[in-house]
Amino acid sequence: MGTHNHQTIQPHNHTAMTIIEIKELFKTYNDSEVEVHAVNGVDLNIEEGEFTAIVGPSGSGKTTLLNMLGGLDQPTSGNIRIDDTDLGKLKSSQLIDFRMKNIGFVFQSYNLIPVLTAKENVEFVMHLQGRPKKEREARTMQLLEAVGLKGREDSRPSKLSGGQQQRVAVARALASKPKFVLADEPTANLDSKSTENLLNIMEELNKQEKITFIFSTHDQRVVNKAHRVITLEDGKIISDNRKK
Ligand SMILES: Nc1ncnc2c1ncn2[C@@H]1O[C@H](COP(=O)(O)OP(=O)(O)OP(=O)(O)O)[C@@H](O)[C@H]1O
Repeated sequence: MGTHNHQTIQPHNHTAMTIIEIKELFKTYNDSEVEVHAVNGVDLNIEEGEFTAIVGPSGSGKTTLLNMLGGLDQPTSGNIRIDDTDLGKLKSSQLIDFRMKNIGFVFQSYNLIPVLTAKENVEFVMHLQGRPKKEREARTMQLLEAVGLKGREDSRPSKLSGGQQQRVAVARALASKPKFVLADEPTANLDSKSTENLLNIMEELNKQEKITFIFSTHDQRVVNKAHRVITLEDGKIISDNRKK
């Protein structure tokens, strides 16, 4: 005690900006005779550029939390603020628009549109947003290259491996330069080589483009890569550790 450490101001994250603020969040299901408190009083801030894994046993509320964060599901009570926007205050049409502009999604089952090529899948949201063709194409090619799929732009999902499809999904999630990406069990269907590959790509995008990633996962390899690990149990945060 009393060494030079004593009064040192922690440099950690001193320039980081909070982009997500979750306050007293609850989600209760009443479908059956028993009430299920899927998310049971969560307070959480996510800072720009974080690479966070949310872990916990099956049924601990990971997907429910992610879905509320992505505006795919309504909280029973509580508050989610993304930058200056209170999600709960948006009308449904505004929410759709907000989601498209600000949040990228990666799902366990890739969810690509089967009749569209890799390139068309990545371009799709930009198309809906009415972005100019030149801009769409440039961004798409840049992203497909970043995820190691240069040369496969015109392949349909059925011609790609699971790992390649998930890389298209990551490129798609980033297409409209979202504030953050939510990835629900992104490696659940991938072998270890594809998992490693995907994680390296996401880590690189996190570093280079400062993309904030939030994963829900059971996968130890994802946990090992994450810079922050949040553990849920029975809908509550029981630990929250930053590694780097
Ligand atoms: N639509 C629903 N209706 C009723 N209960 C639900 C519904 N969705 C989730 N639950 C319940 O909420 C709790 C949390 O589920 P959730 O899917 O969020 O957990 P999870 O941690 O993502 O689980 P897993 O790791 O298995 O995906 C569980 O008890 C689940 O049964």
